[in-house]
Amino acid sequence: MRKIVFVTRNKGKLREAMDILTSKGIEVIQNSDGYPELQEDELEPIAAYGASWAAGKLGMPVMVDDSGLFIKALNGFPGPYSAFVEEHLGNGRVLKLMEDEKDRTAVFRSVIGYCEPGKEPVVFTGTVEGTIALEERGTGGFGYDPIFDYNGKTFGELGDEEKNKVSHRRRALDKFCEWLD
Ligand SMILES: O=P(O)(O)OP(=O)(O)OP(=O)(O)OC[C@H]1O[C@@H](n2cnc3c(O)ncnc32)[C@H](O)[C@@H]1O
Ligand SMILES: [Mg+2]
Repeated sequence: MRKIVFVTRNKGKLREAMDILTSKGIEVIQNSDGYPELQEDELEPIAAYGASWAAGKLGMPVMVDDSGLFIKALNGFPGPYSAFVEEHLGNGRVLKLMEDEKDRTAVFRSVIGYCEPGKEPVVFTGTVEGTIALEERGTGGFGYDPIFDYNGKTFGELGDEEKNKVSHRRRALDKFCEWLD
């Protein structure tokens, strides 16, 4: 069985990546040392730099997942600042910002960065489009899941199995696995 070290401190991401990759015959091993996250408008360079840095530091092939929620009416906010906003403001404050907005379109993006020591990093992007719910719904998932509505249900209401069929992370990991083969 192929093994991949996933550098993340996010238990939700880890659980989803494990479910998805195990079903493809890949064992996921967590490393929670972290990596420097560049301040960039796009997730791709953040994931590429993180994977490259961690591969050099650990001396083995590694994967990272830099992700975020991009809300159209807020010009893509919180986007690359998603972790900061989730931690310091939370879903309630995001809903407050969206209070008077008619256009509730939002995109979840996941960028998987992969790097082998001494090589260039590669990145794979997955996106899923939805809308920002009017209130938090559901207790499943993590982070922004209770406010991200996908076809009438929030990711918080879907449960891991259903979310993993359609999520941004799923789509990015599918591309990554195709590349690995
Ligand atoms: O250790 P790392 O992997 O960096 O974990 P993190 O939580 O800091 O993750 P990011 O830097 O990629 O920031 C992404 C933010 O978006 C949230 N997020 C990412 N994917 C999500 C998903 O599938 N559902 C809900 N929230 C998500 C996540 O909880 C973070 O607050
Ligand atoms: Mg982070």
